[in-house]
Amino acid sequence: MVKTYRHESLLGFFKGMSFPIVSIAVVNSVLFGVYSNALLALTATSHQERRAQPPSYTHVFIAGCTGGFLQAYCLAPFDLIKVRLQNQTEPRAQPGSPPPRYRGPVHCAASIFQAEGPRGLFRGAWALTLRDTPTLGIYFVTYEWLCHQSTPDGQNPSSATVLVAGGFAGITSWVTATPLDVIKSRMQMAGLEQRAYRGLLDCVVSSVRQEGLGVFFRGLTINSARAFPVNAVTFLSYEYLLHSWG
Ligand SMILES: C[N+](C)(C)CCCC[C@H](N)C(=O)O
Repeated sequence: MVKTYRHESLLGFFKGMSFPIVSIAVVNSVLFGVYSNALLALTATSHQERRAQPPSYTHVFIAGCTGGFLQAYCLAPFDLIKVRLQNQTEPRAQPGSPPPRYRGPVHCAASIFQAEGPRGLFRGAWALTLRDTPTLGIYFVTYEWLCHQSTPDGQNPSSATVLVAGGFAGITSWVTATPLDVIKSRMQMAGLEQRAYRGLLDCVVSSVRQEGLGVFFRGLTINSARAFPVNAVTFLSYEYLLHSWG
């Protein structure tokens, strides 16, 4: 944090922020929409009936994985641009200095498109899908399990329960997702940096060779600290919207 602040000022902390803000609504609707509908198809119970007849954790897991798989494709290009902009660490351009490689999210998307075609925008998408499919299954199972543990049978979980269960679901999911998150980000940066990977496995092997197994836990603490409030609020909004519109 200190280094980022010294080098790039407060603005450095907001790099790559505009695209995630635009895309989070789309990505979360796909995730939660596919999850709810998959659960509906698997259990044939609506959200309201589900408190009396809770779905099995296997069904919750499958529905979560399905949602995770499909949202990964919507997320991939936005995530790529976020990672590219966040890794552009030079301070804001001074008048007269050469412009940065990417002047902003739209310029970044256009440059990748021009240089590599539409497929370029999906660089690292495989690693992202592998990261998100099982870990979003874990995400919903953790949430449902924690709600079930602290709510009397047949009742709706309280807002406090939803917040805590959502927060821990986010942390569990990020803890399990971090190894592939590291690999995904490296593959998204390849093509820009000099190192080229022959594929996902090559990226895993060369990262471990150079930096040891610890490489899989890069950013774990900051990811978890961020995950608690973000996912507490996500689940509270989800439950609230389902009750008021459902
Ligand atoms: C699966 N993975 C851990 C990557 C994400 C799970 C939580 C998703 C949430 N939008 C967030 O940004 O925290």
